Amino acid sequence: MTSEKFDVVVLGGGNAGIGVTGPVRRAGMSVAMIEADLLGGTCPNRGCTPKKVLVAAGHALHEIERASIHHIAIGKPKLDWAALIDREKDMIKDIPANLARAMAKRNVEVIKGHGAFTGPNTVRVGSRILEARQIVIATGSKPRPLPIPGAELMITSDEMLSERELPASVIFIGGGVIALEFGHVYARAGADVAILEALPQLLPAMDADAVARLQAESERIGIRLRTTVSVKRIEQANGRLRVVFSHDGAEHATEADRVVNGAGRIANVDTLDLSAGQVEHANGRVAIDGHLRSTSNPNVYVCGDAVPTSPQLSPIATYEGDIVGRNIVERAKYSPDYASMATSVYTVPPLASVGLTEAVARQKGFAIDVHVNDMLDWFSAKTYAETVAWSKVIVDRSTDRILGAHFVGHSGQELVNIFGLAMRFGITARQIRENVYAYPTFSSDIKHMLGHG
Ligand SMILES: Cc1cc2nc3c(=O)[nH]c(=O)nc-3n(C[C@H](O)[C@H](O)[C@H](O)COP(=O)(O)OP(=O)(O)OC[C@H]3O[C@@H](n4cnc5c(N)ncnc54)[C@H](O)[C@@H]3O)c2cc1C
Ligand SMILES: NC(=O)c1ccc[n+]([C@@H]2O[C@H](COP(=O)([O-])OP(=O)(O)OC[C@H]3O[C@@H](n4cnc5c(N)ncnc54)[C@H](O)[C@@H]3O)[C@@H](O)[C@H]2O)c1
Repeated sequence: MTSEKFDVVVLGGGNAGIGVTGPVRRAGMSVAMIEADLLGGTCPNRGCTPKKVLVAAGHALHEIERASIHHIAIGKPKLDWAALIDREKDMIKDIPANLARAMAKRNVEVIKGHGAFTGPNTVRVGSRILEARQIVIATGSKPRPLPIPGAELMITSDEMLSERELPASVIFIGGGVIALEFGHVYARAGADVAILEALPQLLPAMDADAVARLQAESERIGIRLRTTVSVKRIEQANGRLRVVFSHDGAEHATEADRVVNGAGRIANVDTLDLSAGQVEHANGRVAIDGHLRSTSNPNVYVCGDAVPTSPQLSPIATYEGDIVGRNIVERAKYSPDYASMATSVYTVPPLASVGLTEAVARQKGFAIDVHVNDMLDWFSAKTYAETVAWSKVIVDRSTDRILGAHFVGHSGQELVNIFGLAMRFGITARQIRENVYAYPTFSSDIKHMLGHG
């Protein structure tokens, strides 16, 4: 069989894969992108974008809940879940076709199908063999399989974004981002929600004090939370599902209509025949160097959720894709820097975070000033009748640089980007305080969040 030759073949057409195409096409390289499913991948089709449509409805319910504080009389709201899912699907339906047009304009050949290595420089897709000087693995992630009896009874975020009937009750296994985001929407929509987390803290990578605030708010809206649990099995129980788990040395069981896998996502690389590509890997993790390049095959790069060591976030996938593209053009010159990458957990209200947690800053031995503010009594929080308004900003005492910033409520999902910008470009705490902010805005509270230096 004769092979078709390209400079670059990209496996996967999500944020990461698309991110690769910019630099390599600008350099005039020929590019084929193999996509097994919907162009755009997880974020626009099954992740960030459709999820945010549901979160926006949760936000509206939260506003309605507090309407009486503004002296607005309102009846009990009724959410038409099927119509909300239809709205969500309608909002995203054109994205793959729009991206196909964008890729065509960029002269990227998009090939539909599942790609896998057949050699160190070759990939098979359907009956075609593509030979490339560089191959990029941008195949994303998939839910972590749980090795427990009854695991096949769980649904994933894909189903939660598609089922037109709101379940009366849901149990999330894992207390991470997916459980909290969907849990908040479901609880506000009237479902009974329980979250079972294996570790002592929900959202284990986040600042412990911020998580405690979010935990209190989650419990306030009726979510039942258990940490330090060991889930033993899932079984059918009179048309419902029962989750059996141990906690504090005793066995417990809880039942619901749906059980959701919220136990993390793993790199989606197990069907790529990595060995044929001479790509070193172990336990589903591709071994990479600091330039996102395979340690065993210098013609293979990895980016996005398929990278086993970086946060699985959409802007990071795009950023890594761009770095890989530039490394292909300029020969392994660039390395990612994740220090100032902001992220937000879109609960209602959200938890937003950038940089180090206080615990990690202390572990690393920084001399720090920690500015913690419960802002519920501040004018801005009272104006909007916030239910939680909290911030923690960590400043390096020796340089006056921001090391980390964490928020719950108070438009933290927007403020966090200001702190990310400051971290990236070395803007000091004093300079942030000295800036003049539009008033009254949540941003104008930033200078007070930083103390008065
Ligand atoms: C429910 C949910 C909500 C999320 N919300 C957010 C959020 O609010 N903010 C945020 O920053 N991040 C969010 N994320 C994470 C974000 O979606 C991912 O980090 C991002 O989409 C990863 O991009 P990627 O290109 O690496 O992978 P993907 O977007 O998953 O793309 C990989 C592509 O590769 C294709 N593919 C896989 N194997 C093959 C193969 N062998 N051959 C050909 N094609 C293949 C897949 O079909 C897929 O289209 C969310 C994720 C989920 C699941
Ligand atoms: N807003 C966002 O940026 C956003 C939203 C959704 C998803 N995502 C991305 O998608 C990825 C997957 O989300 P997720 O929430 O599934 O993962 P996660 O990594 O956020 O959380 C998984 C949680 O499950 C726990 N866990 C693992 N195994 C368990 C078990 N057997 N029993 C009980 N608990 C267990 C972990 O300790 C962890 O707290 C995340 O890495 C996240 O980056 C991002």
